[in-house]
Amino acid sequence: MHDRSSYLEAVSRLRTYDYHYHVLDEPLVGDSQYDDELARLKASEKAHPEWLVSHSPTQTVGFSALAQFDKSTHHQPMLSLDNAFDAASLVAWYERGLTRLRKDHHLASPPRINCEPKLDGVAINLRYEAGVLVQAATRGDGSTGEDITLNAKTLRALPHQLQNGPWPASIEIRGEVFMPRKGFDAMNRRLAATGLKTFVNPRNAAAGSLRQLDPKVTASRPLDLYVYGAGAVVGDLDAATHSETLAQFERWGLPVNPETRCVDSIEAAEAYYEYLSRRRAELSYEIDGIVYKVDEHQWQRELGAVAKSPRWAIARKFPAQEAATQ
Ligand SMILES: Cc1c[n+]2nc(N)[nH]c2nc1OC(C)C
Repeated sequence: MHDRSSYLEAVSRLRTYDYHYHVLDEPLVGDSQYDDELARLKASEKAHPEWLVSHSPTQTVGFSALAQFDKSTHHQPMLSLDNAFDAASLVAWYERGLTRLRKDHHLASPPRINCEPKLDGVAINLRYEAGVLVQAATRGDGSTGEDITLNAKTLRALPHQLQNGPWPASIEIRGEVFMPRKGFDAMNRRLAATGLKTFVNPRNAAAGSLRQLDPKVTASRPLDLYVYGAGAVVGDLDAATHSETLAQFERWGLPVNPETRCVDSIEAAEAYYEYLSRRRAELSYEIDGIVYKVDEHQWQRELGAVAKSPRWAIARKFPAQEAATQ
């Protein structure tokens, strides 16, 4: 660098590289070019200490993100799912629910089960008021997430205005943002071709892309969305079952996964598992399982959520004793 102004230009250029790399997660240059330019900057500052400015990248330790997302509190907490890793556990889950319901009801027919692919993406909470998308947030800790409304609005699958009313005055709609395999591979090829860091898997790519501080970067990423349930509803969601709710979502213009099925027995639910595990490799997106839900809202309400168990009490269990003498 032969004069101070070209030194100051280099400082500004490196700070721009830093912002794109650390904040936008969208590097502008490869690591080797960045290292060369930083080395030249250090050499200039050594040769001309009187040029040094405090905002030079050589003077800043680490890199704090310039801005954060606002926080957004869900009007109804976003629950997480218990896992079943084999058929017996799935049947046990269903039997437990049947036993509980049979305590207070004569069940004319067993509760129907809605079966959905569990997408390997990022959960999102959408809030529509008077049919207009007013907020989108990540799951966060289940109660409070990050407000990523501007980023969510770049999702081509997401309507900003619901169609075919009526709809409740306010409704939270939950779904999964994901990156289809083909889009993921193409994006990684582009990043690798410019010597930039690639993503390990579509889930990380979806999370990183949805949580960009610059919505333009999110818009450039091949993200997609399926919705799968409702949170807080103000007004009337006239649907007695989950499958009716999903049909309603589709009528309103929201994307619902076409592999969703409602079945009449736990055996049919198990058959669905076999069916989808065979189809898994053909799907254009990654799934990490199936979500089974009791379909009738009345039974969902009665079964409730175990998360409501008291936080202030705990049972410390003795190891199971050897089965009593038969
Ligand atoms: C956490 C979650 C994830 N998923 N994914 C689907 N398809 N449905 C679904 N439901 C969830 O939670 C509700 C059962 C509350």
